[in-house]
Amino acid sequence: MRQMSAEVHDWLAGRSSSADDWPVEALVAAKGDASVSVVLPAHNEAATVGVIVEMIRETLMRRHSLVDELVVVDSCSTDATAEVARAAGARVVHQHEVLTHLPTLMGKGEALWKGMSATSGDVVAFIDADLIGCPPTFITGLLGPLLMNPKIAYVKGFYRRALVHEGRTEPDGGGRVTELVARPLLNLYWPQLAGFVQPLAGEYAGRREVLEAVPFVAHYGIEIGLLIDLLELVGLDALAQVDLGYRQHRHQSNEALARMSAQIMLTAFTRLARQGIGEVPDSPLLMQFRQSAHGALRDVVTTEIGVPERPPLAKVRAFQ
Ligand SMILES: O=c1ccn([C@@H]2O[C@H](COP(=O)(O)OP(=O)(O)O[C@H]3O[C@H](CO)[C@@H](O)[C@H](O)[C@H]3O)[C@@H](O)[C@H]2O)c(=O)[nH]1
Ligand SMILES: O=C(O)[C@H](O)COP(=O)(O)O
Repeated sequence: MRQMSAEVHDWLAGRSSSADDWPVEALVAAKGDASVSVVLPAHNEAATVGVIVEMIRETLMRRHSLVDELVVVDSCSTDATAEVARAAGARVVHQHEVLTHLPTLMGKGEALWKGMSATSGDVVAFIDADLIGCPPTFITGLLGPLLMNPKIAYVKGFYRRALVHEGRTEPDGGGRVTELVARPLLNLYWPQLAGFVQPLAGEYAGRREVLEAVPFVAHYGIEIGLLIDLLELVGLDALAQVDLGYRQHRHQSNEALARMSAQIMLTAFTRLARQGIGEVPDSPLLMQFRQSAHGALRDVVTTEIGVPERPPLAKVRAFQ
């Protein structure tokens, strides 16, 4: 049987760690003059964002002085996300109120890019705001390799992830897009990245100078786009992953996940096209079917799948 490549084997051994390997006291001591920003992208996350903000404020800012800046990017929410986040102690910026001279874009990647632009820490950590339970180790784990090893530029979280459906929990059933789309794509075309346990994890951190040097895909292609572009920019040895334990979040419907999958595929195809492999379809449509209220006929839902992207933030700053 063919085994994994020696490069991936060595990377897994040398660049995977556990959050417990990075005690907060050691990180505070290693941090020195560096500053750390945490950015939470949030679209309608009033139910979960407050608890995450309170934990970061209380444990990582007040008690340990590890995090210097905490920003929630309100990504066009229609619920009380902004109010809840502010009441819990975060600075809240609205996605469309940052870099207002640029045309607006929607999506998660856009929220991250705007959040990065609205902060100044030398190290930036991104944490999804829909997490159900976020212990401090989610953040200390991500910061550990960056603060303790100057060779590391970008750290991705991984975890066990459950699928909770109709009251039933499948302990390792989560990450459907990861397993059915992202992992096969990465293994086929970027086998160097095959060692990432959760390539789509929304919890990751990086050095600002590196994050500002790559483009940000506006929508859900952001995670796969960052991995591929950072591999090219800094090489595998500067990437790491940390076991954060267990993660639970709000699940999306299969219909929504299919749109996410199409964005991820298109982001990957854009990268392949840049390497001269294949072509990217122009404004493709995703046609989906919904059971109609009138029996056998199904309602058709069409969505345009676009993956607009922001240029490296450093270029925008230089232009300004
Ligand atoms: O337009 C948007 C959409 C989402 N979000 C926020 O982004 C985070 C993750 O979004 P979510 O819809 O919960 O994504 P998941 O279904 O959890 O998707 C997984 O896979 C995505 C694609 O790689 C990643 O972006 C996610 O972080 C990862 O958890 C949450 O805080 C959202 O509120 C925004 O800020 N703006
Ligand atoms: O990361 C993923 O694969 C998608 O967000 C879907 O996750 P879920 O299957 O846990 O909802």
